[in-house]
Amino acid sequence: MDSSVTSSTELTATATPRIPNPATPYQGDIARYWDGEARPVNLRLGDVDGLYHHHYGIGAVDHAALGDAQDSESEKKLIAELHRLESAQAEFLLGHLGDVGPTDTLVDAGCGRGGSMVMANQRFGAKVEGVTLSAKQADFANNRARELGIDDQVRAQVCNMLATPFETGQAAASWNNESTMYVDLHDLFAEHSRILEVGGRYVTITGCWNPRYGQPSKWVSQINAHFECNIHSRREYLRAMADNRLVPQAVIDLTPDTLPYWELRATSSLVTGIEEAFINSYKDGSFQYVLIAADRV
Ligand SMILES: C[S@@+](CC[C@H](N)C(=O)[O-])C[C@H]1O[C@@H](n2cnc3c(N)ncnc32)[C@H](O)[C@@H]1O
Ligand SMILES: CC(C)=CCC/C(C)=C/COP(=O)(O)OP(=O)(O)O
Ligand SMILES: [Mg+2]
Repeated sequence: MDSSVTSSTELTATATPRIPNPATPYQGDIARYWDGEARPVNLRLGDVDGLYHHHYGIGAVDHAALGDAQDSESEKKLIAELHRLESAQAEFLLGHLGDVGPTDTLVDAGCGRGGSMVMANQRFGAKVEGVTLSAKQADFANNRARELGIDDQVRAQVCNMLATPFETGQAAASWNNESTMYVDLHDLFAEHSRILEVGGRYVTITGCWNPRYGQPSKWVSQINAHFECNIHSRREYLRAMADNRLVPQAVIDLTPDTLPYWELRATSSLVTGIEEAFINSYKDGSFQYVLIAADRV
């Protein structure tokens, strides 16, 4: 037997399974990506109040909160303001989940470090189940829940959102916050439709390419390459929902509301290099930031 083959097999068999059975090689890549992610723009914003987000912000910039003076406090104020806008985005999503009560179960598909899950629990008192491909993110979210004393109500699991362990009809509401661009939308909405009770609510906030532009622009392609994702068109969302018993109740174009966040972020020391692609694609109309809320019928 070729010894190089033997040693490579042994290594695989004995290594700690950081990515338990990814459904596809792509999902293995995405799990590794998020296991290794530690960008200051995410950690330093999360440190402001312990809510760690991996999504972007909406709403007007509070220039009074930023202050005029360029001093040692300026960067701190800028970080707090960017974080406030990201939390405002999550509140806006949660505000479209409908009538949720403490006896309900909610599902966060692609939960990241769990900031939206904590906010949902604080807002509704409901049980919140999250799934992510990344073991590091799930550990992080579960540690935060433990620190907050809500680990009996908020839990993250390492799991593929296209094949979750949840029971049919178990969820009163479910959402994707900037996590739909990693999966096939028909497969995704089939799974949400399965786990949602009839009359339940599904909400996503996402970036999508605009069919009116024609095809994905070079900026959209740049965002895909930057995050190893695959941004869908607005048309694909509506079609895949219709095919899976999800009837849109609201489609809100948040593009004008997210631009101030990006323009502020572009002035910060925490820039990552992707700011120009978001700003240019939002401005040339090729890319849109949208909320879609749908009823499971
Ligand atoms: C941009 S982050 C968003 C995190 C979170 N929703 C938030 O708003 O902070 C994308 C997330 O999607 C997750 N994800 C991507 N593909 C997934 C899949 N097939 N199953 C579960 N999670 C997935 C990643 O692990 C990551 O947590
Ligand atoms: C709207 C689109 C297309 C989103 C792509 C998904 C994504 C990576 C979101 C933000 O994550 P992050 O908070 O980790 O990114 P960043 O480090 O840029 O803040
Ligand atoms: Mg971020």
